[in-house]
Amino acid sequence: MKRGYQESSSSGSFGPPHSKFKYNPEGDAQFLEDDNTKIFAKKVADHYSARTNQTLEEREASPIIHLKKLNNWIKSVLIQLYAKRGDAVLDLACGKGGDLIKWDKARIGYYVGIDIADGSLCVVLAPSPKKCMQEPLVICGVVIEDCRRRYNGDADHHQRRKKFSFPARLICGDCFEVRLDKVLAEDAPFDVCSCQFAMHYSWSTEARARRALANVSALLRPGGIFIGTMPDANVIVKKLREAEGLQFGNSVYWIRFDEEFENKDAVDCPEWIVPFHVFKTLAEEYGLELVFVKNSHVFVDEYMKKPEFVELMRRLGALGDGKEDQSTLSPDEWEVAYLYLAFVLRKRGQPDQARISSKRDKGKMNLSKEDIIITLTLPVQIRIRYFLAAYGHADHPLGVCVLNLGIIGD
Ligand SMILES: C[S@@+](CC[C@H](N)C(=O)[O-])C[C@H]1O[C@@H](n2cnc3c(N)ncnc32)[C@H](O)[C@@H]1O
Repeated sequence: MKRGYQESSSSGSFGPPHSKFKYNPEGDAQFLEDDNTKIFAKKVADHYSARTNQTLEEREASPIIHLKKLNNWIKSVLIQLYAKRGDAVLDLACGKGGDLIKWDKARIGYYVGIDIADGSLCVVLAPSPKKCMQEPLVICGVVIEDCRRRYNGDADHHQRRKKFSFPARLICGDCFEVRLDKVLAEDAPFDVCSCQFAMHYSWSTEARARRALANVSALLRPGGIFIGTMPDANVIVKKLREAEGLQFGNSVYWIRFDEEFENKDAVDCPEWIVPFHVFKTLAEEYGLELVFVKNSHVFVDEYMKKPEFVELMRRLGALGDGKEDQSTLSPDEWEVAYLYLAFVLRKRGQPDQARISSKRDKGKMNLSKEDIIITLTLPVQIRIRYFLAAYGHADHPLGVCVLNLGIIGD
């Protein structure tokens, strides 16, 4: 499945495939293993890295500004419902740190953010030293670097703000591939894990989906909460069935299915999306029990019955400010909201009251570029060493190597 938003600043259409499934005759969804997984993960990273920062004016002029505000409201509600003062938070696929303010408002005590797209890195890797000049694999981007600058309160495209009240760590890596329980052994356990608008990127293979859930489960304390948002497979498949061809959308989005989806009526219909019932069953295997799942429309309906969240909606402005600003989501934006769901899972077990939440001495109140931890998967590490050997740098510790390579990447 490919999808896109029509935004002047975006790099155009993009389409990292979501999960790929076949339904067997019993109607159970099964993963299809895909050799291109690494390429897809890189495409995702490249896509987010390539997106340019917007000024406040550009952001406000976006045709989906109200949708963005609505999504921020949904994330804020989830955070306000489940994060408590002093909590240690793990933000998987944290992006440019768009949720930092929300976590600050919840007065959390510690924050670890991880994202695959890293701007401090510009590494040229090659499949072999020989091929390094012909087939470079470039890992570069701006996402984590933006997050670092935002956390530090540096002037960014929005505004300079006061410092955040919690220490933080940032990690660049593929959180659906790397064993985070090893990387974060000294930071765990976390009280809350969040994965906003990104969990579906883990569903390209069963191994990655399992790694994602194993990471969440291993790092959450018993009773800890996992909150997230992702595309709603039920809605997308329903829309595909109603569509004339393999593509549907409106003035602000489109979704296109690949040719192999052509025979829509067949039981044997591969999907690039996450069937939630499979997600739920898999999560249970990792001791994560469903608290709720709600389509965004239902979510808005329910939480707009609570005065505190109505007030939050007014402040965020998704539906205007209720006074002079009467602007609100267009019907087309509201239709896009319908394509997403919000979920909450809880790690099985009783919280151990006596246990100190987590060791926060790893976090800092100001992060330098060198503080960003880079976690690379084994094949990439091997390729870096291979590359370095060819240039006589084999003895360097990996971190230094990566920085050196950054110069080559420039
Ligand atoms: C739609 S953005 C959401 C960012 C942020 N969670 C938010 O809600 O603003 C998706 C993010 O997922 C990140 N991402 C995708 N695949 C990832 C992976 N395998 N590991 C870590 N981050 C990933 C992208 O780099 C991007 O920043």
